[in-house]
Amino acid sequence: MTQKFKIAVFEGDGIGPEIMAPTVAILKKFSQLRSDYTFEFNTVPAGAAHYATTGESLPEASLQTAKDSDAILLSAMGLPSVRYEDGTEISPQIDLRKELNLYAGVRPVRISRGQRTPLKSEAEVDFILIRESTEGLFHSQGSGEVSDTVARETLQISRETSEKLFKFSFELARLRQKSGRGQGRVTCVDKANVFRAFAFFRAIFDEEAARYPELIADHAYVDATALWMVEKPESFDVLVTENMFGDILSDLGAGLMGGLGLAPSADIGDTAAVFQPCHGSAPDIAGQGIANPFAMVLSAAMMLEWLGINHNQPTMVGDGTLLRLAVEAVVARGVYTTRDLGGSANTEQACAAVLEHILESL
Ligand SMILES: NC(=O)c1ccc[n+]([C@@H]2O[C@H](COP(=O)([O-])OP(=O)(O)OC[C@H]3O[C@@H](n4cnc5c(N)ncnc54)[C@H](O)[C@@H]3O)[C@@H](O)[C@H]2O)c1
Ligand SMILES: CC(C)[C@H](C(=O)O)[C@@H](O)C(=O)O
Ligand SMILES: [Mg+2]
Repeated sequence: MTQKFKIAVFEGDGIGPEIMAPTVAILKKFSQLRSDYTFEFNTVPAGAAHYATTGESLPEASLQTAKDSDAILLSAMGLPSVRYEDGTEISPQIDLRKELNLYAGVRPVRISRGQRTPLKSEAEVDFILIRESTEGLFHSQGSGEVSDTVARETLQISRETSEKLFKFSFELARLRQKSGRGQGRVTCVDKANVFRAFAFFRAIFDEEAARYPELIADHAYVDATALWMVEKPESFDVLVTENMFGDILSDLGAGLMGGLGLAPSADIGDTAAVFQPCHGSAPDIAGQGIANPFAMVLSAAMMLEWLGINHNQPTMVGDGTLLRLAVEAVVARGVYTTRDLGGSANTEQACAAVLEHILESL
């Protein structure tokens, strides 16, 4: 029987619509090829341009469609020129994370042979950074105190969210180990040498680790982790950290992979998930058709895997892997890559090459 999945689509701002259209086309192609599953895509408004014209960055109806969907695809939202009255940028992706309680921000860092990287070592890199995505230093976002003389934001680490976050991290490490891709190791990245909140974070991590005696659990300070991501990234398996630390380290991870155009992400909660690239709306190249679509396509591949695992659809899980491998193959060949990766293909040509590779490998 064919299972239908409802997907809410946030095309967003800047290059958002340019990378979303070919990604949805690839997913539609998959569903045409498969009898097991099909999609219903519902495109909804949100973002900076929408805010500029309506005063709403995430309309209630769009949020409701997201809540009623099986998964959410988001390209990029925000424009430096569009701000709330307090001077901060509109950020509906943060609202979605908080509204849907998407506590686990999964940001893979993979560098396969032949991929452009500033790293000197040729060792294969394959680790997952899990960024807590609902609290930490983002807790007081929108309500920080600012006076003429001092500004203050609050970092929050809660037991409930941390327990879920660490459980998710250990389960993921176990899954990776089973599939032969990981060492069965989770590293808690914190600043427990200075802040009591991080000592608390670490203590909850240790409690959760005790439930997984077959896995390795260790700790690292965030500053040293930044160093080791450059010096020995091949040593990591699953890293789990606070929201702001994860935001910064994931862009460092993107830099190691050859740029933001190859960095996908998934914000996952108990019942909902948003799949989006780590990059932003890239206003400097918007409208030219030259944006790299691969971070978006790789995020869609993560969506296929997540939906497949949660709905017992092995074909879908396999298709997620197929899609990721197709992108990796196109990147390794280096012919149909966009400018940021040193190629001369446009967005459409890059996606066409991925689709061609998939059809050849079926
Ligand atoms: N998840 C999101 O929606 C998200 C993430 C980060 C930033 N933003 C927002 O996006 C806007 C622009 O932010 P920014 O300039 O700091 O970051 P950005 O990620 O949009 O761009 C940084 C640099 O990377 C390049 N780049 C990014 N994505 C690319 C792609 N797919 N292909 C080729 N080049 C790409 C851009 O051209 C730019 O030079 C801001 O309003 C910011 O708040 C949104
Ligand atoms: C655009 C911004 C709100 C967002 C964040 O800070 O989480 C982005 O940087 C990300 O990494 O997804
Ligand atoms: Mg970021």
